[in-house]
Order: sequence, then C-alpha cells, then structure tokens
Amino acid sequence: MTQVVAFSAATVVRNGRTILDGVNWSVDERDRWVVLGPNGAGKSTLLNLAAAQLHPTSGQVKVLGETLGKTDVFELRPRIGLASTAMARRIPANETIIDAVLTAAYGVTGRWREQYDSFDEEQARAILDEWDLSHLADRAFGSLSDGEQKRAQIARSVMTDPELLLLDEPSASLDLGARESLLASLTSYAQSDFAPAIVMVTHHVEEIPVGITHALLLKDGGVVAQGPIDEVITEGPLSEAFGLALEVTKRDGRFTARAK
Ligand SMILES: Nc1ncnc2c1ncn2[C@@H]1O[C@H](COP(=O)(O)OP(=O)(O)OP(=O)(O)O)[C@@H](O)[C@H]1O
Repeated sequence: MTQVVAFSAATVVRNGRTILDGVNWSVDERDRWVVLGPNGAGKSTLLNLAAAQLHPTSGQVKVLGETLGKTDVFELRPRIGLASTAMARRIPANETIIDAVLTAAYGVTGRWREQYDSFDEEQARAILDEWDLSHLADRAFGSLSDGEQKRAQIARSVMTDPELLLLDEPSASLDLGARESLLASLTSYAQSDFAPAIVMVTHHVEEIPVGITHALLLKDGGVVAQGPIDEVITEGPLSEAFGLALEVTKRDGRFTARAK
C-alpha cells in the first residue's frame, strides 16, 4: 500500500509553545482516519500539516510522497481536498453553490471568468447530486444553513478528485437530523472504491461515520494512541485523552461515550 501521509517526529512550535510534539503517524491510501482530542490538543495543526498549509518546526512531514520544505506546495495543494471552516470563510457569501464547487477546479474561491470547461461544469453538477445539493445549485453560499454549508464545503473539496481528503469537524454545529444525514453520506463516500484516503477531525465519538478504519487520539500536542479504530476508541485511551473516566460503547459501527 502507498503511504499518502508520513509524519516523522513532526513538531510545531508557535510563540515558544510546542503545539505538536514529535508526532509519528502514517496514512495509507485505503485508510480512513478520525483524529480526536480535546480543545487545543493540536488536531487542526496536524490537519494543516497534512494539508501542506503549514511546515513542521522540526521533524519531517511527507504528503503524497513530497517532503514539506523540499517541494512546491502550490503544486501539492491541488492534490489535497480540504474542507474546513477557515476554507469556507474564503467563499464569498454571494457565490452560488455551483460556482463554489466549480471554482475549486481552478484553485480559487470566487468566480473570476465567464467561461468554464463544460467537463468541469458536468463534474460539479454530478458532485452536487452525489452530496444531495442539486436543488441548491443556484442559491448563494451565504444563504445556506450550517448543514447545507458543510455539505457544500465537502462537495468543493472533492471537485479536484483529490488523492487525500481532509475534513475538519465536518459535522460540528449541525442539528441531529443534519448530522445523521451527513454521516450517512460520508459513510457511503468512504466505502466507495474511488474515494481517496480520508482524515477527519472531530471532538465527539458520536460523529465518527461508519467505515472509518483508524483513529488517532491527541492530547496536549502528543499522541495518546493510534491504530485500528476498535483498538483506539476504547475506554482506556479515550479516558486518558479527555482526562475523565469514560464508558465507551459501539453499536452497528457507531460509537457513544459518556462519563462513568
Ligand atoms: N499561531 C499560534 N500561536 C500560538 N499558539 C497557537 C497558534 N496556533 C495554535 N496555537 C495553539 O495551539 C494549540 C493547538 O491548536 P489547534 O487549533 O491545533 O488545536 P485543536 O485540537 O484543533 O483545538 P480545537 O478542538 O479547539 O479546535 C491551541 O492551544 C492553540 O491556542
């Protein structure tokens, strides 16, 4: 199997503070990872390294075979799909959903030329259909609900057929119905043979879609546990990561956790 992400003692220091501390981690092309940990654990920092948006202060990070610091990140980034709130903020509020997805093919967030390739437009419409957004194609991004915006962010992030898909809290702030519907879509996407390697960040085990194969638990910038999901999302490692005694259950592929 091909490694799409390889961290070797990856460390990030900001303002004299170590926010990611000697992380060793690798993602294979068939893997679907979830990264969990409390606020401030370093999850977004780790995702930004994998997204080639940030360089490690020390150690080595390889993404899609390229070593950060020794490669042109502007060539690497189009091969990576990233859906995050920070990315969504760059989409103009009056941009239509079809354009918000379509412009990903050109690496921009605002429609800037009148003519797009008809192949790209067809691809964007097929993706809207896949993510249940076709009926909103001509609506302004800023007018969508949080749940619809999350779907639109993911749709945009898969437009370029990325080799690595990174999702930062895809179901945060969604109501129960929107969360469950998005998780079902993520499950069917993750189980497709055509889906790339996936890494998603979340705070809650209830937000892990069925089909995620591996988990990484972070605390204070360090790795508490990592590996196959059923070995990691268990009482011991999860209680250690969140700093309280937790009871963890799994049913039909979904996890729940509560304080003991
Ligand atoms: N530029 C910076 N300068 C100083 N500290 C920073 C900087 N960027 C991030 N941090 C700190 O690093 C820590 C890790 O941040 P990060 O956003 O990666 O955590 P997280 O696990 O994603 O948190 P959350 O769950 O709250 O989103 C936090 O305490 C944050 O305040």
